[in-house]
Amino acid sequence: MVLHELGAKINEAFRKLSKESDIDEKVLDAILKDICTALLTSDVNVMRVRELRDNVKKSVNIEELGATANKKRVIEKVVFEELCNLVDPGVQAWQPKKGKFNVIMTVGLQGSGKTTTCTKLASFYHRKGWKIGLVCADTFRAGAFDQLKQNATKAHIPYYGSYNEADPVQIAREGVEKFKQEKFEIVIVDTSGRHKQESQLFDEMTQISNSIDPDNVIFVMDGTIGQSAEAQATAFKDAVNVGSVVLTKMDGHAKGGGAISAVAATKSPIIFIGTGEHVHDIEKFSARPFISKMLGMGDIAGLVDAVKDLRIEDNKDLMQNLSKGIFTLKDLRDQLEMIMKLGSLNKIAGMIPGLPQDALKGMDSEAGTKQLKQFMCIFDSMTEKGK
Ligand SMILES: Nc1nc2c(ncn2[C@@H]2O[C@H](COP(=O)(O)OP(=O)(O)OP(=O)(O)O)[C@@H](O)[C@H]2O)c(=O)[nH]1
Repeated sequence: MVLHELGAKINEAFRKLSKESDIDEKVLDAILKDICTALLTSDVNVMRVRELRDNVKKSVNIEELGATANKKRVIEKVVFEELCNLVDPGVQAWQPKKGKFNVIMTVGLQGSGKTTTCTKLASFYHRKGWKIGLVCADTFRAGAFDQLKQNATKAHIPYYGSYNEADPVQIAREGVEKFKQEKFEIVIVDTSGRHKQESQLFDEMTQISNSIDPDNVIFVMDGTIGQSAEAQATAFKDAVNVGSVVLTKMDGHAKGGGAISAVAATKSPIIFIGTGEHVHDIEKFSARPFISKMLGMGDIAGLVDAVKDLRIEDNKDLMQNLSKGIFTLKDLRDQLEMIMKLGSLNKIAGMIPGLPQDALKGMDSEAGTKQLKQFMCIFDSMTEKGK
């Protein structure tokens, strides 16, 4: 799970509180020291950590609380709120609008995960019932169009790109126009990256942005870059009108706290985090459920949302069988396929409240997924042979 180690360390600090018979200023300072050390180890910016510490100290007045108050609960609640503030810039995230043609453009450094994220986002909105298309305006990296084409085909998403046209502005314009004419609801334009923040990249981004006039510019940032996240996010925000952020490669990365907290400081909300290379390895981001999951408190609303996306009711055969009390081997296969669409077992487990952190740590979700895939292959080969 994302930042699992950080969550475990904060929980450990909370556990120490439970062992204290009398919580005084000294105990509070010791707990805060543990929490701040954990945040710094996860690469959270030192200024943000200091702010968090000062805010908790301001909000919790041990002497005023009196002897009868549940001081542990008060401290936990204040720390929880401050952790939420750390990752929440307090800005409403952009949402696509129904009945309108919504244009999204992605920007970011080379290898940050833009192309992968474009398909993940397209697949996410596709599952929610939006008519969505992808445009590859990356003419800088050879093979970029092939990569997008391959990903889009796998995810059943219509795409546009060109092997001949060298001008990314032209391709972006043509792609957006094509999907607009075809009455699509959302189009996502993938742009090229460079290995560092340089004027050529920013010029190209500005030209594309001016040409297609996106409703939302998404900055895709590699979540493993730690403390340098703030400078990078600010540079992109200053160059184009970045509206939101997607952090990639957050799959269990211990240093992810840097990107998460630094991005919030740039006042662009994180809307999704990438948690793997697979198309379904993307999680909607909002501060409270994220912190709640990190601390092992689960995210029931997120779990309900993910199950809703599976559209179980669309599988007419399964629904009919279930209503008659029949459950065939094919029904089992269909159900397992649906479970796999929810993402890794770790991700699902993280949404269940109260699951011990250790249980998540021991879970080999790769092996579990492999076994499910093997079962489906065996089943498919059996049915192909008419057995
Ligand atoms: N583990 C993990 N890997 C990811 C994630 N997102 C992307 N990647 C991997 O990161 C690598 C780079 O991803 P791309 O999507 O090609 O990056 P890009 O930003 O489009 O690259 P350029 O087009 O060269 O700028 C690929 O190997 C992806 O599979 C993620 O959330 N987790």
